[in-house]
Amino acid sequence: MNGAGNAFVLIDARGRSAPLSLPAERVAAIHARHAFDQLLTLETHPVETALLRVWNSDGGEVGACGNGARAAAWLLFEQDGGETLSMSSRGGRLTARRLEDGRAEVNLGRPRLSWRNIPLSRDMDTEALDYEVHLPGGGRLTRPGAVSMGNPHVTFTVSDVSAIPIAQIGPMIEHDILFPQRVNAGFAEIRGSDRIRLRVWERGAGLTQACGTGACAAVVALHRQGKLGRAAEVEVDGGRLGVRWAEDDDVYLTGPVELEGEVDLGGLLS
Ligand SMILES: N[C@@H](CCC[C@H](N)C(=O)O)C(=O)O
Repeated sequence: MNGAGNAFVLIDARGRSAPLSLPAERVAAIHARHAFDQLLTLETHPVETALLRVWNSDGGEVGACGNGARAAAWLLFEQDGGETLSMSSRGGRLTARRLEDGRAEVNLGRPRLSWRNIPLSRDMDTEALDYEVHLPGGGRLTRPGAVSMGNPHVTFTVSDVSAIPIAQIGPMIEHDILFPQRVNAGFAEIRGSDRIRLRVWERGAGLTQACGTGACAAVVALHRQGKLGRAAEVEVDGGRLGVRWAEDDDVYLTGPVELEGEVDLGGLLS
C-alpha cells in the first residue's frame, strides 16, 4: 500500500492465533523481498478494532505513523465496513472515520510539546529550538519547532524547499545529540496561511514521498510560531495531505491511499 507515496507493506494478522514476532532481521528479510518505508501490522485487540504496530525500514519499531494509520484504517473500512473505528498503537489510541469520498480521516490525538515529551536531551523552548544547522553550500537553518505526534519531529521553515540538500543534512539532524531517540526532520515552505510544501527526512527510513505525522507536526509547529492557521493543505512529493489541529487540541489527518497489490511473504512469518 501507499499513502500519498509513503510506501508500506501491511500484514493483516488479525485472527492469527500466535502473536507476530518481528525482530529486526525478519523486518530486513521482508524489506529485501519487497522494499517499504514502513512495515505495518494489524493484530486482534481485546477492546479496539485492531492493534496497529509500525517498523521503519531500518528494523526499529516506532510509536506512530500517520500515513500508516490512514492506510490501515482505509483497509479496515474496505474489508469490514462501518463509519468509525479505533486502533491501539504504541503512540496512543487512534480513532478514524470514513469520509464521504471514501477516504479515512485519522485522529492522531494531542501533540506533545514539552521538551521531555519530544524528547530532547535538555530543557529548551520547543516552540523555536535554540538549534541551528549549517548548510554545505553556506547559509544556515535555525529555530525549528519541535513536536511529538507519538514520534519526535522538528520542522524548519525554509524559503525554497527544493534548494535544501536534505539527503546530506537529514542524517546529521536525525542523529544529533539533542535528540536522544533520534528525530524526524521536516523542511517546510509556507505558500499561504493554509498551504505548505513539505519534505521530511524520516528517522529510520530516510527521505520519503510523504510523512503523515511530519505533516501534522509541521502544521502544529508553524501555527505555534504564528506562520500558519490551524488547518492546512500539505503538499508532499507524493500528493496532498489535509491536516487540522482542532480546537479540542486533537490533530486530524487525511489524504490518499492506494492498495497496490499483494506480496508473497511465504516462509518469513512462521
Ligand atoms: N511515515 C510516517 C512516520 C513513520 C515513523 C517515523 N519514521 C519515525 O521513526 O518516527 C508517517 O506517515 O507518519
